[in-house]
Amino acid sequence: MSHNQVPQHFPASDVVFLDAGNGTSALIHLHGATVLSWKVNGKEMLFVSEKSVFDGKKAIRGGIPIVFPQFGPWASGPQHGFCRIKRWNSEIPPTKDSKGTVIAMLSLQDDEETRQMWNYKFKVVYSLRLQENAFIMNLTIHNEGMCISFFGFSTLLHSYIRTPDILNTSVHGLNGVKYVDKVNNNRTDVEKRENIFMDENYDRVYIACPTHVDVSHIGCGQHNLNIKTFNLPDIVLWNPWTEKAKAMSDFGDEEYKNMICVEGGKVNKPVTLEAGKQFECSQTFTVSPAY
Ligand SMILES: O=P(O)(O)OC[C@H]1O[C@H](O)[C@H](O)[C@@H](O)[C@@H]1O
Repeated sequence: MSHNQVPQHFPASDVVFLDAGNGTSALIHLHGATVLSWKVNGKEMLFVSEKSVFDGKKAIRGGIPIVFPQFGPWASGPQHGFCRIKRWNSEIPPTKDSKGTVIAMLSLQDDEETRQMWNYKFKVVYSLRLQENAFIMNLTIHNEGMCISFFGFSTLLHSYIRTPDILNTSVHGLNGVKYVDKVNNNRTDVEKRENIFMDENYDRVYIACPTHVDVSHIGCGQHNLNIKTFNLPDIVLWNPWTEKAKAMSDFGDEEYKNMICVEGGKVNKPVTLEAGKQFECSQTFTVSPAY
């Protein structure tokens, strides 16, 4: 497999493939409902590590894993919750509507294993819509409990964006936003840059962000990405850089140069959801030519 290419050789029963024609497609693995690939006119926009493990147990290293019901470490279960390591159901197979949008729906419900960690009845519905130059990911979390009146959770779409050169890719739209710097003792500060370039280990949670941010020179470097969020007010920027890359068994030592995580989430203030209610959030990716 050549560098940074998404492995395509999965059993058909393990993946959902959305094909909008003209080389525009999305590939989702049922393990974690992890989006593995989003191509626009044949150009890959997402990063998946060459060392990612596809054993149906470990979270996939790259693409767009779903974080739920916990962002970060957790006493009750694995880091970032269990959604990214459970097998999801394909609820509605990919279908093209009259406008050419390809739609698919996946879902995950509580089972004995999830209730051992987190004793609640829930259903998460993930609906995906693929268009010519846009990809819409919509998550709806249902509290299906009867007796216990509410549960609390955090959630996030842990998007690994592909870049040919991290030093030439920047995030725009977070100037003036407060952030927590996780690699500096959770120090808080306010972003003062129009364009955020990464040149070291980054792990920052930006709080209460604008609903649009842009990421420059993604894919092969010829596209910019606009991320529009709904009910995902926080954005995590992450790149492990050299030392942390070396410490991860499922990530190549040099791969930090080819990815940037821009993760829309609801993590700073967890959601409290009453029985019978639902919480909806989404992110929309749109690409345009880089200039
Ligand atoms: O290694 P993982 O569990 O997939 O987590 C990868 C990263 O996810 C987020 O970006 C967190 O903010 C980081 O602290 C974490 O290192």
